[in-house]
Amino acid sequence: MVLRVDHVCKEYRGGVRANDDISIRVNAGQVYGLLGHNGAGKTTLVNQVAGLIRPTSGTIRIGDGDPVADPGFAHRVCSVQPQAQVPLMGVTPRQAITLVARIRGAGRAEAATATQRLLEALDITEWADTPAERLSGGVRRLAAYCLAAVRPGQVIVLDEPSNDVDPVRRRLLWQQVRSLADDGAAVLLVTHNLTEVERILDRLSVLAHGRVVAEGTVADLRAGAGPALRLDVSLSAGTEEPAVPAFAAQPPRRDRQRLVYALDTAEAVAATEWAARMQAAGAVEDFSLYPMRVEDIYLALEEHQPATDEEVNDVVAP
Ligand SMILES: Nc1ncnc2c1ncn2[C@@H]1O[C@H](COP(=O)(O)OP(=O)(O)OP(=O)(O)O)[C@@H](O)[C@H]1O
Repeated sequence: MVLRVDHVCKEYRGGVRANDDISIRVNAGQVYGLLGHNGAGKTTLVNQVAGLIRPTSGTIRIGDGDPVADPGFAHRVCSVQPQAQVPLMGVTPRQAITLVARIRGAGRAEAATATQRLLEALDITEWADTPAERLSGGVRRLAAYCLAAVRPGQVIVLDEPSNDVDPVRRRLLWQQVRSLADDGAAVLLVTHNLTEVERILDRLSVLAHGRVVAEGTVADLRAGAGPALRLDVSLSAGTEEPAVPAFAAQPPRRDRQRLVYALDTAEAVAATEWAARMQAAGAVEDFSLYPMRVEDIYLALEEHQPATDEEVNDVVAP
């Protein structure tokens, strides 16, 4: 076990309870996802792991070390890509990444090779020697990822590493994140890109209002989330929502003209035929049937959460 977080609470000055009794475990070789709404407490949690802020109560251990009592230890064993853009100034990505590799103990040739390998893997060699002030937001973000990944510690914290990154390079990024864990690191990944990261996660927690509201492998969360399939239907403009069809396990989730029905695998044919008939009649623009995704589980959990911290306080107040 590389990382153990036990009953961690963090209350900021002013009384905001950003983490409320959080316990998680992350092993070497795992990518552990932290999901949750804006303000759920994800960044607060990972910054405590990285020794950047102190918990109000609870314990954190990385191996046998204590990143709270000894932030210097945390800084040595954790590699962090912060949520905010890294203020790279006066250097090129290649210079900055090579320098970090050297500071972390790589020899000159090793640092140069590792830097080149990362730049190529993320397809950003074109900007490797461009002064950082002239980089686009996405390339800057990828360069910041390289700073964390070039000679990583045992624990790697990546706080929304894909913000501003284009879809093709996001795919490359997720492959790299997966290989960091495959090489033996424990990776804590904060992201809102649920569908994209689903395949690379070993376990995940969903946080809401500072608490863990779901935890496990993707398969665990799927098993606890009801019917296995989803039918996504886009209604044609002006079409009323149809009566709930017999194949649907419950009323659909609605997002403007888009309806998402939950259904059991046995209902797949009935659902597809219904949607095709609706499309032929002009009521439906397009539709797709797919296995339940982490995003569906997440949205279902969100629907059952109180909307605000005040409502949480109402719920937990005696
Ligand atoms: N330094 C601070 N002082 C006071 N409150 C803070 C501070 N930092 C964060 N908060 C509050 O703590 C709560 C959790 O914030 P945090 O940044 O950890 O959430 P998050 O899940 O990372 O959100 P996002 O997805 O928007 O980045 C929020 O209510 C936030 O406003």
